[in-house]
Amino acid sequence: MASPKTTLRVSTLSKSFGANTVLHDVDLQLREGEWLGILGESGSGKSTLLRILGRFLDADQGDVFFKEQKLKPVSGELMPGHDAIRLIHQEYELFPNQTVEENIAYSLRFYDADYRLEKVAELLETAGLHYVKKQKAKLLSGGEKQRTAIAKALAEQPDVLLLDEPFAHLDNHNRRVLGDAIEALRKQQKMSCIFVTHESADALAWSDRIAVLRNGKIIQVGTPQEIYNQPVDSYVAELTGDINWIEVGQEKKSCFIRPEKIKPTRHPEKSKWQGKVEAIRFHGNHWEIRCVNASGRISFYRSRHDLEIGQQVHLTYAAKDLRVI
Ligand SMILES: Nc1ncnc2c1ncn2[C@@H]1O[C@H](COP(=O)(O)OP(=O)(O)OP(=O)(O)O)[C@@H](O)[C@H]1O
Repeated sequence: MASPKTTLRVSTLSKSFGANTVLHDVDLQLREGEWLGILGESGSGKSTLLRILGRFLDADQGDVFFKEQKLKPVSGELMPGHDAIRLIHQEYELFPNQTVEENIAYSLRFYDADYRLEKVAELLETAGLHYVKKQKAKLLSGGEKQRTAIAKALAEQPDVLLLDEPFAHLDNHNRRVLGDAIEALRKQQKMSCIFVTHESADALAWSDRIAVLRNGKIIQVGTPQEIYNQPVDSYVAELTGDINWIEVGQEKKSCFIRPEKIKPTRHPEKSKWQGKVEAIRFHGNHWEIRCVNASGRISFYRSRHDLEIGQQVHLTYAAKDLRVI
């Protein structure tokens, strides 16, 4: 099978601000049609990387290739950016006094009126913005602004969309609406996207692949399942979800296991860990049960509340779900 084509590629990219080295030797490839999530904590260099990819900032070392063409440096140019690559900042860049439909139509100003009207209507529909199409951008909610900015960018039909924290500051409902809109727009228009986020749930849900950035270094790239189930180290394991540390075997090897892989059992002979229920927390779609014994603590999830604080429990898990790092 032919390997997928690369849209955007960076090799050995480094960037410092004074003595602060923000990106170290970053290698990354964005495949055609792919959604790549860059997951990292605040200050890990995500926005800096996105600005370099969008041609708003020059790297100190390394190159950016768009469809295997090396991008020219930005410095000294009047117009930063790139025609085929659209970066959407956290601040959205909308015209505040223009309506939603005027903002989107602006990106289509060089097309004839019929096409423009048709395309604006299509984007309003897909991005779920019909009900606010006559609203001035400055009066929109955060989620509506974000969707308008994405629809506006997509009207230009870029090859690559770069999104800086698209889900930041959105409540659960708006996250879902934005996610659905992105998914619908993605189906409609074949393009590649890099989005940065510090929320592992967003990276896991919306990426084809995830690159984990820590202190300016890419420490793992993989599918969401690989990143979640086979993290390269405890940092990635803890960044992407809850974990329990367990010592196993004679040599007390330190392993981790996700809480959803642990179950209580009524059969003591199957028990791999036993202890007392210390806390029960309700999380809406599951209960988190935290247990304690002399050697430590273990948390696991339960769909129903059938255990009591202080109750002795036997816990079991499959050996294949233990991970040694
Ligand atoms: N123009 C600049 N001049 C000096 N330092 C900068 C500049 N831009 C970014 N930095 C520094 O680079 C580091 C990485 O910043 P960056 O914005 O890329 O991180 P981030 O991962 O996007 O963080 P966040 O999630 O908080 O937005 C930070 O220490 C920041 O202070």
